[in-house]
Amino acid sequence: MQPVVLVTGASSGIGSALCKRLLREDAGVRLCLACRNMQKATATKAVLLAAHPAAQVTLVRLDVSSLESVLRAASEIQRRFQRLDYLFLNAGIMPNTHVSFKALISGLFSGRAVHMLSTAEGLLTQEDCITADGLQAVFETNLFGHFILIRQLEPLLCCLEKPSLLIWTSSSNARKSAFSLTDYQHSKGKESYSSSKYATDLASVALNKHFNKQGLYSSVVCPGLVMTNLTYGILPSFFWKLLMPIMWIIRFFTKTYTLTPYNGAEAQVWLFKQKPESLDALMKYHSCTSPMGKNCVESQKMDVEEETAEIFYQKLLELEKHVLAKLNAPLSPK
Ligand SMILES: NC(=O)C1=CN([C@@H]2O[C@H](COP(=O)(O)OP(=O)(O)OC[C@H]3O[C@@H](n4cnc5c(N)ncnc54)[C@H](OP(=O)(O)O)[C@@H]3O)[C@@H](O)[C@H]2O)C=CC1
Ligand SMILES: CC(C)CCC[C@@H](C)[C@H]1CC[C@H]2C3=C(CC[C@]12C)[C@@]1(C)CCC(=O)[C@@H](C)[C@@H]1CC3
Repeated sequence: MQPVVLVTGASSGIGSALCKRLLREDAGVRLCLACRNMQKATATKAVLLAAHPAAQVTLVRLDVSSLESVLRAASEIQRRFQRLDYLFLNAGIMPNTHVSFKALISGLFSGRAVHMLSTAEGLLTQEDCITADGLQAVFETNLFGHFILIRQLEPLLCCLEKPSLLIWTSSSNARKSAFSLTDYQHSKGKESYSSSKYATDLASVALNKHFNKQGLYSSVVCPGLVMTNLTYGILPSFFWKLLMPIMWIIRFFTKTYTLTPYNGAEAQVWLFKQKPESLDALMKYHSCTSPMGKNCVESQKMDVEEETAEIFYQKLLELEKHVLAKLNAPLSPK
């Protein structure tokens, strides 16, 4: 039986490159692109089919920042498929981002310049907003909408005979100090992106603890710095044009400047080829690119305590109960 693969945020950037690469790995995969914008999704599907005319590619409308949309998409997916082998939790936002040029300039002359340029530590702040569900938008999009999707799709994901794998797109911008268990939606701070990506790392660790015995595994990837709509949104386009040659030079100092969506998807494609049971729950898998453009995957231990991951998981379950009750929806599908 050909594997069924669902990719959220497949309409552009890393998600779209991932879909192309998955079909190149195995033209038989049954790909489902879960996207909020059906026009963009249809265009991506057409590109995929142009390269692989016999491929099985379907679309499902999914806006991870709307719980109603997540519930609707989950029941549609359950109607179409009997199981899911890989679920790529890739959709994400980094809205209204400001760069601290003061921190950038002083960082460039410090001993931590390479670290700063690969993690953006101390460089970025975001203005977040509230969704129609009453949640912080970055938290709901990057983490919670995906968490509800997983919970709703449990019957398709949990099978002892054939394990399934969740693959979260995290970031090297994920930072413990940006995250707080008492304000896990990051309503009070200005680093909602860092916080949400640290939250995905915690969620992945806790999901492994709770679901491995049911045949469901979870992993985290870091694509590196990739030029996509998300990054182009940080600075005006003429700035990026000026910076591009410098970015290629930075590649001589760090492997994390993967720059193209194709390169950024390296770790996701690598995980697709691994046995879920063989992966380490506490590792993060990084896409890396050499100055000459050669790709590889490197693993690094996450800065996560299992106890914190468990407390956070319990908070997510509480929030799930609360929001589903508000929507009059059952906790898990029949
Ligand atoms: N670019 C980078 O340097 C890095 C990116 N990442 C992560 O990679 C992931 C992909 O981002 P990237 O490819 O760079 O950026 P893009 O903006 O190109 O892609 C983001 C994707 O997520 C989708 N999306 C956004 N919000 C929602 C929503 N509410 N519901 C459904 N889909 C949504 C977008 O849809 P639409 O096309 O409709 O806008 C798009 O397909 C994100 O999680 C990002 O945080 C991590 C590290 C580095
Ligand atoms: C001299 C430099 C080329 C100037 C670029 C300054 C900044 C705009 C970039 C420096 C580090 C970059 C970075 C990201 C965005 C652009 C920078 C802040 C990310 C935050 C993009 C999204 C991610 O998830 C991270 C992994 C990136 C980390 C590095």
